[in-house]
Amino acid sequence: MNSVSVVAAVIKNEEHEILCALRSESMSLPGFWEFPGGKIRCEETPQEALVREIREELGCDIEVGGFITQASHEYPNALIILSTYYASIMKGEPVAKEHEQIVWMPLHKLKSLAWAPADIPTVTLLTGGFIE
Ligand SMILES: Nc1nc2c([nH]c(=O)n2[C@H]2C[C@H](O)[C@@H](COP(=O)(O)OP(=O)(O)OP(=O)(O)O)O2)c(=O)[nH]1
Repeated sequence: MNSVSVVAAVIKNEEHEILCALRSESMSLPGFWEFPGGKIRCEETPQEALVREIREELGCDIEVGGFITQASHEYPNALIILSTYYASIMKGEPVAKEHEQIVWMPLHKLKSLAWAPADIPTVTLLTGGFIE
């Protein structure tokens, strides 16, 4: 099985809400929520990939902060290795260019969404109070 390295951003606003993105019918895993991001190209660092993906998907510029966690999940067609990082918006307002919708969610409501399986460890860490 091929393994794919993916990077995703936990973007917080001033109200401490987190930006959550719903995968659309034209994407794999439609109907699942994720942290925005995408596949890391071979010439990129995870941080560079994240800046590029967020520009493409949300049309805004971010600054990448600290690493949160890495989790692997075996989907039917690939092993996804997902690394998550904190990020803040430096320029622009996020707009759903590829996703079905994006929402700002308070931490205590994150668990009410149907997350892509690889995202569950990040959601657990964020909502367990281990990292703020
Ligand atoms: N971006 C992102 N992908 C995730 C997350 N969790 C998770 O399982 N995935 C999976 C879904 C996809 O199988 C894969 C990422 O693919 P993608 O379609 O978002 O990446 P991409 O934009 O670079 O892909 P492509 O369409 O250009 O090939 O990782 C997540 O939180 N964020």
